[in-house]
Amino acid sequence: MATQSCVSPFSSSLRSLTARNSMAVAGVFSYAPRILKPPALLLTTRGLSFISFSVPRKPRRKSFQVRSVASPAETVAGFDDMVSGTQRKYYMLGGKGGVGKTSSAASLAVKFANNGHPTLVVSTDPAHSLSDSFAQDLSGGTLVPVEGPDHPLFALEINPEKAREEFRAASKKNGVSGVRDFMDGMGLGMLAEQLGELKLGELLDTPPPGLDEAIAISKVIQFLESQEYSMFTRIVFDTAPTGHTLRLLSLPDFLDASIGKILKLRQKIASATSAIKSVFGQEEQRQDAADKLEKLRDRMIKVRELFRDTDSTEFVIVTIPTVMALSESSRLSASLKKENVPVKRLVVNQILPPSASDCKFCAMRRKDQMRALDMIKDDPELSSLVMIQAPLVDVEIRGVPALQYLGDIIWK
Ligand SMILES: Nc1ncnc2c1ncn2[C@@H]1O[C@H](COP(=O)(O)OP(=O)(O)OP(=O)(O)O)[C@@H](O)[C@H]1O
Repeated sequence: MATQSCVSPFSSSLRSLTARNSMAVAGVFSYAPRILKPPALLLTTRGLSFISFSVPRKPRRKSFQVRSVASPAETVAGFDDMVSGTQRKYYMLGGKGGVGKTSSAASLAVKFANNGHPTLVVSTDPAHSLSDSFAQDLSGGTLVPVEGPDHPLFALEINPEKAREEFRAASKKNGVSGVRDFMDGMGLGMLAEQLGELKLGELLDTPPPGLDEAIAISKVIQFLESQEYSMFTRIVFDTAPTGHTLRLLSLPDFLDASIGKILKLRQKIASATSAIKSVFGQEEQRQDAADKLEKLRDRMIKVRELFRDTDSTEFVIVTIPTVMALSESSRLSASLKKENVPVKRLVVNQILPPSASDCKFCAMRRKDQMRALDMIKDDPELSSLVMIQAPLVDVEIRGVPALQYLGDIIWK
């Protein structure tokens, strides 16, 4: 029967892996309890499996020290290159909707944590799926510890909708001072101080375009400065589908330009009215505000540089082997290069493994996929990237052990 002949090798290898490690199965089937007692009965996509479990849960380590991180001398082009060094590195995973960005980002974050890096995985996609992917509730817009990896792994789902609501509520309740409080919390307080005078309150009913990204970027600013985030040596971003990501990346430039304009405007006003202002003793205050604004601009420049810093940042494009997805990936790669964002790797996810059976559907799909994969070597954008091929596995990727399994396939 066709349904039986479509079985790929992955479920059996995942199951043999899980038979060796009970925790793996507990995560794949997210409704299973965290610690399964042997024997357990599991409902799989192809019926019931009877698996006995023997490996107890590993005790959680208390130390946050980076353990098995490769030294820079061992640097090579694969995962060793990504994991080496204890200086902070940022990985941004992006691509078309549904290709496996979240699964790839989450699996990379788990692998970093299991290799000794205190890791943070951040979702800037308004439609978060980190919680679904980890099978844990990670919502709330704050750092949430992820249960399972050997070393600390935290998740942060930035919720732009909620933040925008808070933004509106704050403005209605408290006017400009409320907005200032809100923006202070977002690390944008200095900007609010300046914009407050420009009647920002009136703009709040129609939030300015790019506010989502402003919120996401302000979190990045916090990463750079706040003590709370200083422990993380790897930060993985699960970004929103392509368009959003590009806006996010160009936002620091946009803000830099806007702040530059405000500063110039203020300077003009200040010089024209300095005589009057000095009479009222406000000149010093004004200068102080201008200094603060300069500082904010410097921060934005820092963020912009960070996104373009080949030593600390890499954008990984995730795609699937279809003509449509690869065409979009090619455009994304071109835009990123134009923005001078470092791109090295292309993950081609969900590749059908060769079918050992006579499943015609599988054979046709795979032939199509191979044709699409062939496009890559002739594509002026994609051909220069290191291609990582990841198979379509026949179980749903949910929970830390499943992500660990996927991570070991993708990130080698
Ligand atoms: N290699 C794979 N094998 C099997 N299933 C996969 C694989 N990669 C991803 N999936 C599944 O595909 C679905 C979509 O994956 P994921 O949520 O990671 O994509 P996404 O690009 O982040 O989607 P979105 O743009 O909607 O956020 C999920 O159900 C995930 O478990």
